[in-house]
Formats: sequence, structure tokens, C-alpha cells
Amino acid sequence: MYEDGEEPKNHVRRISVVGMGRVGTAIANAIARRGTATHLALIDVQPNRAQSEALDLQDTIPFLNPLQLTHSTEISASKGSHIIIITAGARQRPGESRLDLLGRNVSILSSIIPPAVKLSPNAVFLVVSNPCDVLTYVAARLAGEKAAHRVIGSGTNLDSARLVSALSRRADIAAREVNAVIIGEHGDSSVAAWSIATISGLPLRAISTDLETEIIREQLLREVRGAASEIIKYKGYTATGVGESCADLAACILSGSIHVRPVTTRIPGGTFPVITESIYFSMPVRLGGSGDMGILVPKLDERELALLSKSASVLLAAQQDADVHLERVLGSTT
Ligand SMILES: NC(=O)C1=CN([C@@H]2O[C@H](COP(=O)(O)OP(=O)(O)OC[C@H]3O[C@@H](n4cnc5c(N)ncnc54)[C@H](O)[C@@H]3O)[C@@H](O)[C@H]2O)C=CC1
Ligand SMILES: CC(=O)C(=O)O
Repeated sequence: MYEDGEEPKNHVRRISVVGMGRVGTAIANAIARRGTATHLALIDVQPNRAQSEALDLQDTIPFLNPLQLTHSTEISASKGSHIIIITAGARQRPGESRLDLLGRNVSILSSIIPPAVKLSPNAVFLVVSNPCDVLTYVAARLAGEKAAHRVIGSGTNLDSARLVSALSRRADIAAREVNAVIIGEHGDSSVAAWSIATISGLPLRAISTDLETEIIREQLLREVRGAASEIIKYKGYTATGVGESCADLAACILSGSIHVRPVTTRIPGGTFPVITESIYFSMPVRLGGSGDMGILVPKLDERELALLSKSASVLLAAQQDADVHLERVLGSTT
């Protein structure tokens, strides 16, 4: 991951967060609380936006870990980052889907990614802005051939946390005992990989036969898929969950040992026989260690494969839509 012998020294860990709205702020706060970074650059195009968040966060540092904070309206402040987290862009309004944000956010990404890659040629890019999977594809295209493999999206790491939480409450067992992942789209066509879910290493049925029934599984998945809309309906945005999810991913990426998380990455056509085209969506991916962000392909049952194939079709159509937006944006800047 960190080519050219530029492996980050343990004591220097530079993270930049681009977009200091609700989500960027929650991520920066979670990173500071965990002590994941030694240097954190906060960037937002709105004058004073990053500055106000940096000043507020600065006040927490005496209670937490040492952290060098900078703020800017310019992407140049991200220079030399090990991780660049992108949260810039429009968010859903009540009733909107994540895919509705595509056009607006493609154009924002095209102003951020190319200069950011030049400034931090070895950084991992973590795309959070929605629609997350399609924008990860867009960011990888904008990053160019050499950097594309270092672009991932926060994807279903958050959806998986929501499933773990729902299962833990349903089974009345601590969330840390639950191992369950959502794969596919971070959105309405997401897929619960029930066949590989375990609690304390045991299949779900060993804990409760309830957890094997269609009705309960549908209910749990509805809860997961509806979580964002439910929160947005009341408070207008989601931020706390995604803040922890991204701080968790940043910690995994900078870790000396390998962690596995469901994140958006390029899934080559044929990885699953039912999906012939290469598409960006979430699968369990290795993070940390030497930096090889390879996918781990789970053995899914036929029903899950069919649902994943549907999710892939939704995302392929959105990727094609993104290509049109991208050509328009790139055309107007050349
Ligand atoms: N992937 C996930 O799990 C989640 C993704 N999101 C997405 O994150 C994005 C951000 O959401 P919020 O923070 O609630 O929105 P927000 O409106 O509070 O913040 C967005 C920020 O981006 C800034 N911005 C716009 N263009 C920029 C540029 N070129 N460079 C730097 N900053 C720029 C704006 O000034 C604003 O401060 C949305 O697309 C939202 O849908 C939100 C929650 C979860
Ligand atoms: C908004 C969004 O993508 C989420 O909270 O899942």
C-alpha cells in the first residue's frame, strides 16, 4: 500500500478529512478519541467551517491523545496523508435515496481526487459520500490507474454494524459476540449474508431457532435498510454511527496486523459466477498489515447469490449513469 518505502512510521499517522459537515466532524471526533492519528487535517470549502470544527476539537485534546490539528479551505492541506477520508458533498433529504445524490457528488469528487492523489501519492482514499459504492468507483477512475487500487468506500461497514446491533438486541447477546456482515450495496439493495453469520462462533440456530426464520430475518434486514431514513426523518442526517465506522476502518488500515471489514472495493467480474461485470460494492476486505487490500470471497448460498446479483445490477446501472456525469464534468474542465 505504501509503495516506495514510505511505510508510515508508527509514530506518524497523517489523516485528512475532506468535508467537515456533520459526517466529517463525527469522523474527526471519533479518530481523535481513539488516538488513531498523530496529525489530522480538516478541510472544507466553506470559509471557517473546518476552522470552527478544529477549534472545537482542539478543546478535547487535553482529555484525549496528543494530536496535531490543522484546518484549511484548500485540498493542499492534505499533503503527505496516509489516509484521506472524503465526506464532501450533498446528503439525502427526507424521502431521497442515496442514488439520488449521484450527479451533485460526482462533480464535487472530480475537484478533490486528482489534486489529492498528486499531493499524497501513497494514501488510501476512503470514500464516505453517497452514493458510496458508485462514488468509490468514480473516485477510483479519477485517481487514475496507479492509485485506483488504494481507493475504497466505507460501504457496508456501517450496515453490518447495524445488523450486528439488531441481532444482538434480538438474541439478547452482547454485540461483540455477533459476527454478521451485510454485502453488496450500501443502500436499498444490500444483502445480509445469513449463511455465514455466527454468534460466539456458533450458527445462529444454535442460539435461537427464531433467527433462522424468514419472518425474523426480513424484519432484521428491514431495520438495517431503514435505519438511515429513520434517523434522517427525525434529526435530518446520520453521523455518529458512520463516525465510529470510519474511525474503525482508519485504525484497521494503519494497523500492523490484518483486519477484515466489509468495504466497497472493485469486485472483478466472475468473482461470483452470477456477476460477470466488474462492479464496486462491499465484500469482506483485508485491511492493515502489509497493505494488500484483497477481497475474501465468502461461500454464499444460492438465494444470497441471486440477491447479490440483483444488487450488482442496480450498481452497474448507477456506475453507467456515473460515467455520463463524469464525462460531462471532465469534458467541461478540459
Ligand atoms: N457512507 C455512509 O455510511 C454515509 C454517508 N453519508 C454521506 O456523507 C456525505 C456528507 O454528509 P453530511 O456531512 O451530513 O453533509 P453536510 O452537508 O453536513 O456536509 C458536507 C460538507 O461538504 C463540504 N463540501 C462540499 N464540497 C466540498 C469540496 N469540494 N471540498 C471540501 N468540502 C466540500 C460542504 O461545505 C459541507 O460542509 C453525504 O453524501 C451523505 O449522504 C452520510 C452518512 C453515512
Ligand atoms: C446516510 C447513510 O448512508 C447512512 O447512515 O447509512
